[in-house]
Amino acid sequence: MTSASSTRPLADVYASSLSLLTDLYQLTMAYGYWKQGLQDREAVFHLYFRRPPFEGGYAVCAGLAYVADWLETLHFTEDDLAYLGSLRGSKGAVLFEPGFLEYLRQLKFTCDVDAIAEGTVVFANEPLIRVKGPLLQAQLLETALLTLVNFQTLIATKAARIREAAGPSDQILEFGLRRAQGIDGGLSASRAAYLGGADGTSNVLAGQKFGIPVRGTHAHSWVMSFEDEEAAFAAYADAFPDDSVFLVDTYDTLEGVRHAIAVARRMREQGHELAGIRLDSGDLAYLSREARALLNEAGFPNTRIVASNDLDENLITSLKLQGAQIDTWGIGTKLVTAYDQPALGGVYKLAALRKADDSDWEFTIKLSEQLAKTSIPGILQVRRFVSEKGQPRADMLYNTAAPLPDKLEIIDPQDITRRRAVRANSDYRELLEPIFRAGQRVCELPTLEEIRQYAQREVHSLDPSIRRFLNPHTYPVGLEASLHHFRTDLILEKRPLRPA
Ligand SMILES: Nc1ncnc2c1ncn2[C@@H]1O[C@H](COP(=O)(O)OP(=O)(O)OP(=O)(O)O)[C@@H](O)[C@H]1O
Ligand SMILES: O=P(O)(O)OC[C@H]1O[C@H](OP(=O)(O)OP(=O)(O)O)[C@H](O)[C@@H]1O
Ligand SMILES: O=C(O)c1cccnc1
Repeated sequence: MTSASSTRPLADVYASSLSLLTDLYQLTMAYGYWKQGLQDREAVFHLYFRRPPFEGGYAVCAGLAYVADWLETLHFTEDDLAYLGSLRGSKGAVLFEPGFLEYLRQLKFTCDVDAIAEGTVVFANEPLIRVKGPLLQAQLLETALLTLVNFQTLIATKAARIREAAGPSDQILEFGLRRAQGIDGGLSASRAAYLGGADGTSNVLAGQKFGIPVRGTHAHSWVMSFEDEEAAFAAYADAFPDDSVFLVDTYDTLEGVRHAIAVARRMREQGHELAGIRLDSGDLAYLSREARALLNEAGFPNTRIVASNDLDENLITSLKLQGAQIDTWGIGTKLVTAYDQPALGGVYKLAALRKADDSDWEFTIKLSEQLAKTSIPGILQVRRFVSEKGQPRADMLYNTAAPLPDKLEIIDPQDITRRRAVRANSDYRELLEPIFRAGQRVCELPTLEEIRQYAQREVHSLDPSIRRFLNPHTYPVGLEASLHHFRTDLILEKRPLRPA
């Protein structure tokens, strides 16, 4: 497996069963449901986040390819079952009885799963994934789905912000593996960074597994391994005459640029062009302007200037304002660790249960002292209304299990005074699409390259006021009015009237 078209990213990387990639409580609840005979009661869960990351106005949805792969390969191997059978509670009693292990051995995934396509811009409270199926199974998925979606969505969003700052024509190279949070923190970050807007990665395993273009320069140690800097550059050019980017700041940056130019002249005599130089310390605005002037004067206007050193979208914005002459951004730590917000707080909440007599749905709600944390009941769909030019205007969450009124009104769940009437005949698209039906994959997922291009179109379709970093405009996401009223009634029903 070597290409970006892989639809088995998890199995390709880890090879074995990942069914135990979960919190213990999913399995203890599963056991409890099984003991109570509740395992097959039909349930609906939604996966969503409550606030876009980085105090931004949007997120770029990512991780679905991993989710689909995880679900498709979900089964308990003999090793998994032996391990579960060995688990003991605090008093030494066996946690899971043999009958339950046998149940897990026979378990076949039979849920319906709908999801928003990777690369789509998404907002708070919107289900990115909806799972409908037997309670035991649907519950069992929670942790894996969250870990797979939260991280990649976070990193794809960070990459989209970095792309926003760098502009459409600069190159963005992801250099994060050395500072990433472990192996998968590096590998899935490289995937998500590319999906969100990076052009390449230094992570060779990510190149092999996902087909991401691999790129790089050289380290200071290369320069330090030679008698002098010019000799080091010449030796590198000898190895890679058409792909040399010299790191010029080991001793003195502008002297380094002069040494690079001297070697570039000799390369040109041999019919080769110096691809670029890299700045990795000092005042990147000043040094890049000086370097550009030196390169241009020497006849190397096409030699690229790469910058690295703790960069992120804010520094890139600042450097551009300072007139920096940088056309390639090498970004590591702050991209792959999502430095300023290291986790997306996506959650997975039960929203509907089939009534005990199997007749109809009973909608469920999790209350909270904070309205923002109170869940949304229903079997939800997200309808995105778009302008004639395809620009998103507002998103409406509605309950597919209830009839939609003719006149649609959207109410902000945080502020019921913020309402919008939907114009008749507005164009829209439904964001949640079928991925599994009765446990079977019913769609082909796009390649990583296709997702990346789609993500760029998605981000660009947003108004700049939503894309900006500082105090972005809040994109309107609301509940369809009858869902809002139903939810309010349910909150009132569940919340006891306290004595004053
Ligand atoms: N013109 C600039 N405006 C704002 N920040 C800058 C500018 N130039 C560089 N920076 C940032 O300032 C921070 C400090 O850079 P500087 O090179 O002084 O220190 P350093 O990281 O300790 O260097 P070294 O890599 O040599 O240890 C880095 O995050 C760098 O990206
Ligand atoms: O700064 P980041 O965005 O994480 O980008 C990756 C960094 O990794 C490399 O150096 P490293 O940090 O290992 O050493 P250095 O600081 O001495 O250059 C490279 O030179 C970059 O500076
Ligand atoms: O190729 C590079 O220049 C590179 C790779 C990883 C980290 N920093 C820089």
